[in-house]
Amino acid sequence: MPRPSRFTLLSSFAVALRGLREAVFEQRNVRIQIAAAAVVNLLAAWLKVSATEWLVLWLCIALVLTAELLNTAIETVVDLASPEQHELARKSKDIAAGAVLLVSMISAGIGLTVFIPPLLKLLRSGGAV
Ligand SMILES: Nc1ncnc2c1ncn2[C@@H]1O[C@H](COP(=O)(O)OP(=O)(O)OP(=O)(O)O)[C@@H](O)[C@H]1O
Repeated sequence: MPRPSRFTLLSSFAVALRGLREAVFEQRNVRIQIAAAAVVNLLAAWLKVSATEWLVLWLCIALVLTAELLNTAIETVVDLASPEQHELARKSKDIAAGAVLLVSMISAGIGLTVFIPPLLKLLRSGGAV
């Protein structure tokens, strides 16, 4: 029989927020990605991208941040399970880091595809957005 959870809905929300806060304070890469997301939002607002482009950009931001958080969670569990050097620990961390790299590169490509045409238009028009 499944054990009843000792967490209420509210406390589940609170522990999830605690996890987010710890990731932001303890992981430099998470802070870098939040800064990059802020730049993307400012650029999108300045270039007045379409609603569809906003949705795609937010989806990319969500995917990159989610991948980074999962990578952090995997690293933490690996450090718990294998504080000593181990080939499987290395493999697990490398694959998790690879996932972040993959989604970051695809997102960068999408960002360039969205931003380059309006930036070129801006340059040709002499600065008027
Ligand atoms: N226990 C281990 N056994 C073998 N190799 C390891 C181990 N821990 C880490 N490594 C190797 O070192 C790399 C970096 O691991 P580390 O835990 O320092 O991640 P990190 O550099 O903090 O990652 P991030 O920058 O995403 O936070 C891993 O990708 C892996 O190749």
